[in-house]
Amino acid sequence: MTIAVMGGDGIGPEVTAQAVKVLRHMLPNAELEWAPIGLAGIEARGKPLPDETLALAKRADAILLGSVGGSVRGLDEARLPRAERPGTGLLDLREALVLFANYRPAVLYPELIGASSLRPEVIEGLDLIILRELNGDAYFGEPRGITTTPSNERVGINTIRYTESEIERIAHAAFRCARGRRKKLCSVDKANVLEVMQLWREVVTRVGRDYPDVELSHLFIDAASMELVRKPTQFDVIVTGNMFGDILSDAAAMLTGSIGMLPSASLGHDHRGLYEPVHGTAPDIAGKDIANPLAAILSVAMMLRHSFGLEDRAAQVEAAARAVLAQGYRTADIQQPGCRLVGTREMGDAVLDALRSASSH
Ligand SMILES: NC(=O)C1=CN([C@@H]2O[C@H](COP(=O)(O)OP(=O)(O)OC[C@H]3O[C@@H](n4cnc5c(N)ncnc54)[C@H](O)[C@@H]3O)[C@@H](O)[C@H]2O)C=CC1
Ligand SMILES: CC(C)CC(=O)C(=O)O
Ligand SMILES: [Mg+2]
Repeated sequence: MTIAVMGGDGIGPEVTAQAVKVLRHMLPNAELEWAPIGLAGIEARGKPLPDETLALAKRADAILLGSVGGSVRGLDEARLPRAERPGTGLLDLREALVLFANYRPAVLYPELIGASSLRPEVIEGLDLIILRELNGDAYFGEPRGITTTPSNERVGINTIRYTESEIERIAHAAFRCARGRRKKLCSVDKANVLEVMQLWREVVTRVGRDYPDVELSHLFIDAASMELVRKPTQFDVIVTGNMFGDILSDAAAMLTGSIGMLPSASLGHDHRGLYEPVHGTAPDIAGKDIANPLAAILSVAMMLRHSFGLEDRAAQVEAAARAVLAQGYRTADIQQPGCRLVGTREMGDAVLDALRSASSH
């Protein structure tokens, strides 16, 4: 099997290197192939998703990705045209491989209960998945761009767009996901204001008739944000659009202690998925060996589970992550009094040691 490794930018390569150690341990016969994406793609090949990188992604059995982003030749990415932005490499990859379902589990490891931004009694037992639609919404909808009105005023446009079939496929994925868990699905939209979200709610409700064993509820995005921090343990699976999912999952990350704890899996119609931490390139801490690699390592667990059907090995990686937390290892983002502060590499080594000692028992 071939696994594409795309470290990307900032802390991406740092955390990916730790995930690769774990991957090699769990799948010693896998062939790993590296390719640049994002700013690294621009610097190596002149564009954020080089042709060779896309070709590798298409023939690989799975992709492990770090994160992409950063200023390009000193220019702020937020001011560059879409085609020149590092992040476009990732958007294009998700689109080209039709990876429409982005699973973002937010699980509170009991050892980190004191690292969460919320009180222990509010987050105890937290175990939810945000299922973010990944191929539509304002991130892809046309028309888009910055143009000039007839009265010579500049206008910025993006279009929130979802077809019925796009909503149907993510809804089916969400119901199936909930069916394998606690059978509760909350669909998050803004149907009280946006027509596209009226369609979203209607289609999700209709698809729900095929899953009578799953309890379906609906929340508007503003209220959902409130509920996520008021009583997060009420949620099992949350399904939502691309932009709301992007935002809600960063908020959910803080419930678990740090965004450095949140892995993700992006899947399409087959098992060939893209696995990446939810966080970005963290320029404020890049190059210092202090980023938390657990989100990247836990993304390897998701790869073992979803692309290769290796549930046991996935659980071993998750248990190893839990073991190092129980042993008191902490990167700076989850540091707590009395714990042992470690860097990125040391945390990766600790997980590897935990895996080795578990397999020798
Ligand atoms: N999937 C991706 O590749 C993503 C890329 N980005 C890009 O990343 C760049 C920075 O974006 P931000 O909004 O600052 O988001 P970010 O997720 O990179 O960082 C937000 C905060 O979380 C911290 N953080 C992130 N990951 C961490 C880790 N593993 N360990 C410890 N602390 C961690 C950072 O230090 C920062 O304080 C931008 O270029 C953005 O476009 C942002 C989000 C996702
Ligand atoms: C390129 C962005 C959409 C990345 C991001 O924020 C994410 O995937 O969470
Ligand atoms: Mg995001």
